[in-house]
Amino acid sequence: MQNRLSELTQRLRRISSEEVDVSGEYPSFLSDIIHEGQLSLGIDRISVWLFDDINHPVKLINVANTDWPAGQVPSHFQTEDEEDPLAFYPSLKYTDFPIYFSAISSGVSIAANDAEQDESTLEFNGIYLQPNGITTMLDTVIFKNGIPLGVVCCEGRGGVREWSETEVAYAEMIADCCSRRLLVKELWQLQQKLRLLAFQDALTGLKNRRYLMDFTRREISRHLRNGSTLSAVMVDLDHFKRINDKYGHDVGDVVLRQFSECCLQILRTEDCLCRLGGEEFLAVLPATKLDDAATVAERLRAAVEALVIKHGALRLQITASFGVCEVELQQPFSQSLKLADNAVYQAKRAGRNCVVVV
Ligand SMILES: Nc1nc2c(ncn2[C@@H]2O[C@H](COP(=O)(O)OP(=O)(O)OP(=O)(O)O)[C@@H](O)[C@H]2O)c(=O)[nH]1
Repeated sequence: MQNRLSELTQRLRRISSEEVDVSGEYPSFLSDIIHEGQLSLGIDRISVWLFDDINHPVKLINVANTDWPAGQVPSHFQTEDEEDPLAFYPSLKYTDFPIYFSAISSGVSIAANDAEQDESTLEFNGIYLQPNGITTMLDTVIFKNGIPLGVVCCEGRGGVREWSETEVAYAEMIADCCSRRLLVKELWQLQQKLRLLAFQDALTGLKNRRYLMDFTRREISRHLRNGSTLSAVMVDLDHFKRINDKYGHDVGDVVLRQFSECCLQILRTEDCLCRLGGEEFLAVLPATKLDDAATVAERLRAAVEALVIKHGALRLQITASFGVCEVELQQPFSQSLKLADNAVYQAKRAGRNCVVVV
């Protein structure tokens, strides 16, 4: 039996160490582990449940289940809710199953040979066991930093089952493999956040210069391929130094943020507005001819002029100068930046609050 366990454990460890796509929902990236466990234990189903809040659990949410179609989320659980993507997943409330929650929270595995009689699972009688046809359960805790994060439930439907120590040890291994996979998912999510931050201007939330360079590289090659025009609008706030000097840097920051929001409302989602630095911004407009870019710039200018910046009781109005150019697809992008910068310089010389097209 010991040999059999080490063989099965080895298989499970190998499977769970394989690289999987963790960008999707829970069922997809836990699927291989629980299906392997189901097969090895010869059990009817395995489900994975996670606490909604690791420190103050109120609910256990069923995030994966071998009953669901091959690692997919059943369609009636799917939600567009970004705040709570698990809103429609099945869940169990602490208040309905206090004994079971306490048992799981203590971190000890539950081998309920007869689930209807075992003291840790008997409160499932009527509500969970019979509707799901479950008669025997082997539940092992998923840990994170030594704290219970959730539980792997191995559930049998064919009557009472005597769980051996070997099977308990194997089920604990399934929980450990899930724990590791969940950690990989967490690291991936952190990496995504860092990537976003690396391309974002911290003050305004707009894209930064690093993103702009990446974006323009891709857009230039796309526009070269399909022969369309890429345009750029550079914007520089007028007499911004006076605002900082008169009201302070904090108010200057508020101005930069409200100005950015105002511009974003005018631009299309496929346009890229980035903060080059200080009070200087650049909008890159894909598939836009110079005339049309000039119209967009004029629309932006008018919107900025009409914008009333609100900060407490303070009401402020600003203007900006605009330089518009067509991006030279055959030249390095720095050339187009120089062109746009030169146009802004001309707008400043022409009295500010105007658009110059070059
Ligand atoms: N509040 C705030 N101010 C900034 C930030 N970055 C740059 N500035 C300020 O922006 C001002 C830019 O001043 P100038 O380059 O003289 O330009 P300006 O006053 O807008 O004058 P013109 O462009 O000629 O109309 C300086 O006072 C900078 O300190 C920032 O992140 N927050």
